[in-house]
Amino acid sequence: MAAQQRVPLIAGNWKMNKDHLEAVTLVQQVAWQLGDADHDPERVEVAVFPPFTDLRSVQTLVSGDRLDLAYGAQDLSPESSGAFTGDVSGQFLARLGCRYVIVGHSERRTIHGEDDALVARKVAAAVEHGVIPVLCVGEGLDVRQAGRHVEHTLAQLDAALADLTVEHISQIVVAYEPVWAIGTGEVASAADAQQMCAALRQRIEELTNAETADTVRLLYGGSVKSSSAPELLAQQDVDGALVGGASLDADEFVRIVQFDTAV
Ligand SMILES: O=C(CO)COP(=O)(O)O
Repeated sequence: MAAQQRVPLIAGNWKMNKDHLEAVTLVQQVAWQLGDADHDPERVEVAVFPPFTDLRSVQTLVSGDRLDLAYGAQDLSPESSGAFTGDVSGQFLARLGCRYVIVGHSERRTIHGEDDALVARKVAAAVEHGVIPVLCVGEGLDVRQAGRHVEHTLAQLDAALADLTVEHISQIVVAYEPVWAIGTGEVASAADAQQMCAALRQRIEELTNAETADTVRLLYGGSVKSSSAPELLAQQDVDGALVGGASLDADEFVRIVQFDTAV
């Protein structure tokens, strides 16, 4: 299957920004802009990842106004329910209509000490509850400078997918987010993004089969802007973007969604 047959996914990770009132405004602005741009959801899928406290408001808007907008959470518990103060179950996310959940973002790995084993349990929990994990992998600057970025990123992938069946792997999304490019304004080159996404797809093929590897969407994340999106997304193995800062501005986010119409 050629890359064009994988519907690209443009995903906005709001991180810890926008309270539930601000979320309503931003979702409406994104929806209006998509409408003005004659957005075709079969051409590009759009998803937003607000903080947990916004999800109910976003669900109400999306379902009430039948918006062509998917949404998801930024994290989940590896457990389904019980005495886990402060955690949020994938079951609850599924009930709120979350299609996706981000797992293993570098900010979780670094700030909250999440290791590969915990990330693997979270990926499995998401799949179990029918929420698609957007698994984040990627190297830090030291690893890239040492030339071990591919090896490092593939090891993160291996660990996260270790306990999944082929059928489960076929349902996930993987985001390559080099840590040195996140929030720094320093975007990876299109060639770097393509090299890593091709390596990730190759490894997924080794873990599953060619058909599954052709189906899985691979995103790039790290300082994506409307100016860099067209070239990044033109790469054969880059099937979308996980956008941080630029997703907080509806105009800029929708310009990224229109990456293939840019002149
Ligand atoms: O971490 C990111 C998305 O998950 C990328 O963030 P920025 O786009 O702000 O660099």
